[in-house]
Amino acid sequence: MIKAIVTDIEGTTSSLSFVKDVLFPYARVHIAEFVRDHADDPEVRQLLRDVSWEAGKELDLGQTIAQLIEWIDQDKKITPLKALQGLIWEEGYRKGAFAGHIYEDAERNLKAWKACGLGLYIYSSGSVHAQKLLFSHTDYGDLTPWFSGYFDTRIGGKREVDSYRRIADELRLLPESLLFLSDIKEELDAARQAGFHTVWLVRDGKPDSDAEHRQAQDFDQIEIVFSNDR
Ligand SMILES: CSCCC(=O)C(=O)COP(=O)(O)O
Ligand SMILES: [Mg+2]
Repeated sequence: MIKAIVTDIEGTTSSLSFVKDVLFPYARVHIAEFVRDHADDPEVRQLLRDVSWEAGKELDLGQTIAQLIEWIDQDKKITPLKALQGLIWEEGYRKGAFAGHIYEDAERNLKAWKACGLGLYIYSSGSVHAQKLLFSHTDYGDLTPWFSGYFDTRIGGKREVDSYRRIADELRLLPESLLFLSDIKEELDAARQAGFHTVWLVRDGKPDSDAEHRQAQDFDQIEIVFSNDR
């Protein structure tokens, strides 16, 4: 049945606390300096224009920085913010300020699933650049060779059904041969409406007996029904 797995990061492969207490504060502390230092780099210049566009009004540099900090505080999944965060985290990983957190059960099962021939993909609100940084700087080493592709909010929001349809189209796989893993019910609802199989990671809580999605407290509890023709 299942040919490939698409997984979320925060709360799924990696701890909520790593993202909320390490990555986000690091970006918040460094964003003003980063934006001022790189405002003339073509990539950053375009992202700053995109911030104005998302805000719906022309912003000067100071207003842009204030807007970005407000979005960080509200945990907004706005594409130019996520792209800028990735660029800032790059420096943090390079300096050894932190390593990408991956749960041990996630590392072990992703490795096993890859060895069984399953395709592995990431879908996170963090930019593709940020995703690759996280998986290439883990305590287990560089895990990026296990992944065949990455998706971020450029394909659409994680609570939108069309995003999952687009992912299936890009992978040239039927939705019913794809399994989506996440800790967020609304993301799982959207994936399931697109035809994906779903597993809800409930790492900190008790499984909910009324939930419509299969649930797992860690990756060891995820059962995969393999396709014969992969
Ligand atoms: C790529 S790690 C940072 C994750 C992030 O920025 C974020 O907003 C969490 O999003 P997710 O979709 O992984 O829950
Ligand atoms: Mg998540």
